[in-house]
Amino acid sequence: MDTKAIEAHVKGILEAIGEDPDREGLRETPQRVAKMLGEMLEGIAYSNHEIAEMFGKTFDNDCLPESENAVIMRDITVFSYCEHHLALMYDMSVNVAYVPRGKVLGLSKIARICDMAAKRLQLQERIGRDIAEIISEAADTPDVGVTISGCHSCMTARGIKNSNAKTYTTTYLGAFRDDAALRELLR
Ligand SMILES: Nc1nc2c(ncn2[C@@H]2O[C@H](COP(=O)(O)OP(=O)(O)OP(=O)(O)O)[C@@H](O)[C@H]2O)c(=O)[nH]1
Ligand SMILES: [Zn+2]
Repeated sequence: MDTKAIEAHVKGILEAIGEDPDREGLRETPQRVAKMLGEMLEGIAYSNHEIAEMFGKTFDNDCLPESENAVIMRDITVFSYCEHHLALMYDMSVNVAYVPRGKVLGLSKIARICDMAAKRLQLQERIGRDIAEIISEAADTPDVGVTISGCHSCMTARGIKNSNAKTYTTTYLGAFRDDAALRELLR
């Protein structure tokens, strides 16, 4: 990310909205925003493949017989940013399930993968697809399901201003596509 360019553009936006970028409260705002964007959009710097490699810590699966068990993590909280308005997606909760083959993923890595995939300019649907793809590669299994619920501030705080609307999306890969019992794990 080009921090200096972000700072210059933020200063320009402050001027364009009629603010004085040199007043005391705003003087350091361009630097703060550049730092904040670096943190909130960190995932743009990495491909799904790179995230799978970064968080691909696995252990031999000598406990779960192949195709008979699943690992489920529920209520993983993330924030994201809609690519249409650069508006915050908030109150987001991700559920992930996968059927391990030869290995199981380190548990914290599941939450790290969700966090990093969300830290991009996104669509909620694409966050689900990205998480499913990364988990599939990192755990080396074709069977992954992801469900996400989230509020979009571009719908709640502006525009239609529907403050209660929550969006639910599902992404099913492999056996999750036609196995109702597996999909039930994500309800
Ligand atoms: N499918 C999908 N749409 C999204 C997401 N986030 C925002 N959007 C939608 O993107 C659309 C952009 O529509 P536009 O008509 O180009 O923008 P707009 O004039 O600001 O639209 P309004 O929000 O209806 O005022 C809106 O319907 C948003 O609700 C998302 O994660 N997934
Ligand atoms: Zn939006």
